[in-house]
Amino acid sequence: MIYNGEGGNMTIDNSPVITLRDLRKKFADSYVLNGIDLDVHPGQIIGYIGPNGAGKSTTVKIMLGLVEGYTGEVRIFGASPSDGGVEYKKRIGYVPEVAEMYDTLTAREYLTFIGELYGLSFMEAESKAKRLMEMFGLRGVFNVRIATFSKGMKQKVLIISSLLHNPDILFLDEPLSGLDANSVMVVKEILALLAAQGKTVFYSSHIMDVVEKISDRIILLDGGRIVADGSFEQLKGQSQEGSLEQIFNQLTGFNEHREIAEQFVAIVQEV
Ligand SMILES: Nc1ncnc2c1ncn2[C@@H]1O[C@H](COP(=O)(O)OP(=O)(O)OP(=O)(O)O)[C@@H](O)[C@H]1O
Repeated sequence: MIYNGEGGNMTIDNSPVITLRDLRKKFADSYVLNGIDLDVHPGQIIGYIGPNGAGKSTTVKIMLGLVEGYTGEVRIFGASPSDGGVEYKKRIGYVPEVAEMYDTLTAREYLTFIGELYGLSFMEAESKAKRLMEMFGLRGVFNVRIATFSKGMKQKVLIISSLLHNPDILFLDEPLSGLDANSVMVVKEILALLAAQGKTVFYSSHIMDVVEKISDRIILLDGGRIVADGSFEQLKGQSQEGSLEQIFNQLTGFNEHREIAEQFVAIVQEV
């Protein structure tokens, strides 16, 4: 957001918050990312999808500075992860697919620890964490050890931890994993509200009907390349398929689900 001095109006600065140019990354001898070009603007909810092993997590981890040794250009708020600076990371929130949570801590201890890492004072982090836990129906377990939490409760703590510092970009990897239907509705609304305020959401998931509904831009990665990029309506227009699941099948050249299932079950029955 920038201040327009003369008129006194707030306007959204629409320059890209994420820029990738010819991004390539190889593990051992094979390229996992084969030249990714991308501009992401404030306020977009990007559905980042692709088959298992397509390179989605690798892209996100490069942007977070967690994976090095890539070629090409990566700019997050104009900064490059390879420069080693951490300032840009304060403006990022991340919900990983598999989280290393400190199970021995209580939710209160964990969230105040994460909040302080992001530069909040203990009091700010504690007050905010407590109220956000209440919003998710977790008031009674604020002082309980995370090790005793159900999968969905842990996921809610992770979502809160990614948002405590009010980030401008949110990277989410299967964020709804384990959440009940009511909580899913709440989180979908939260994402829409954040995007409406100019926050950018980079949403990676295999749940196609959710991606279809919440994303205003869908990026399909296959074999380390972007094979589709547009709104759901645009993708539908290009592929003449109905649902995002069908578009996904078509664009990744997959139509063997029945045969694979039959062969799988035949092997299971070999006794
Ligand atoms: N640290 C690593 N060392 C070696 N290979 C890796 C490493 N990390 C990822 N890979 C490989 O890179 C490829 C892409 O992995 P990545 O996790 O980015 O895929 P993904 O699209 O997120 O998949 P999924 O949908 O299954 O989560 C895979 O073949 C994986 O084995």
